[in-house]
Amino acid sequence: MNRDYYSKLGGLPPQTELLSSKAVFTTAYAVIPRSVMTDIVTSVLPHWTGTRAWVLSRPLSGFSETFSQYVMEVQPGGGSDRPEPDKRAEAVLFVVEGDITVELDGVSHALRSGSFAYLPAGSVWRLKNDGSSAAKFHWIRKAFQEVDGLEPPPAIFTHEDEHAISAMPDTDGRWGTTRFIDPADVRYDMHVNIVTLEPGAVIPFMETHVMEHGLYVLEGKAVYRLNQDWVEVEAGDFMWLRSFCPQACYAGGPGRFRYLLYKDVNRHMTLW
Ligand SMILES: NC(=O)N[C@H](N)C(=O)O
Repeated sequence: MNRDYYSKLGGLPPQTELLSSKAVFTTAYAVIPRSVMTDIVTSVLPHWTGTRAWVLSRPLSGFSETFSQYVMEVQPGGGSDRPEPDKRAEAVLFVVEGDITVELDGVSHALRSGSFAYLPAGSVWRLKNDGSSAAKFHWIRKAFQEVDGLEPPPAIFTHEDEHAISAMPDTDGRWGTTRFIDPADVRYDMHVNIVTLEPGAVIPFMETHVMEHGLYVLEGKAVYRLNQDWVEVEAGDFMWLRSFCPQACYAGGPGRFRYLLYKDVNRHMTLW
């Protein structure tokens, strides 16, 4: 195996080099930097064609983690007629590159970079890349927690351009959140938002809460506080935060720092 072979696979370093990497896995959080999302760590999934996936998070311990998150890369002509094998799984899709078509209950929806889709558990959907270049999207899956007396939540198809950024209180708009799902709508048990910090803005206290997070950096760079550590992150990096992992950050500039944020919401805690 020579260097060209590895560079085709996505750039494993030659044996004469030792890469220092910021990948971290702890009991409270994990950091998967974009530099380690190479071709050799992809998965292929049943009933998907022309597609590979980077699995960024999954339930590990069997009781406390709520979600899995994949980056899906679909080549032109690729996709799936049977994307989701688990009827309990609801999904959020968020497109970061290229165009895809999602068909839900016989209706086609064109999604482009910045498009968001919420697909209720048990829905019948298909996905195709009809374009001429590869498409990339996040696929965040969670087992929906039904509530007696509540209607199941409807599907949502929207785009980030259709939502204003809501400023967090007392921040002069320097820290804001784009919400695709109304936080007061308790039918939904997961949110995927975009958090935006202007250059130099901060999350000024150690947020510590039961909601778990998947956090994918869309733009810019920052120093993120995770439990007792400060970690430098930039566009393309992923962080997984377990429930109660203390968190804060400084946005480094020169541009905005933006990330896609998963959180589980609006449900009682299971009592053992
Ligand atoms: N780390 C974060 O951005 N957390 C959010 N403020 C949140 O939990 O909504």
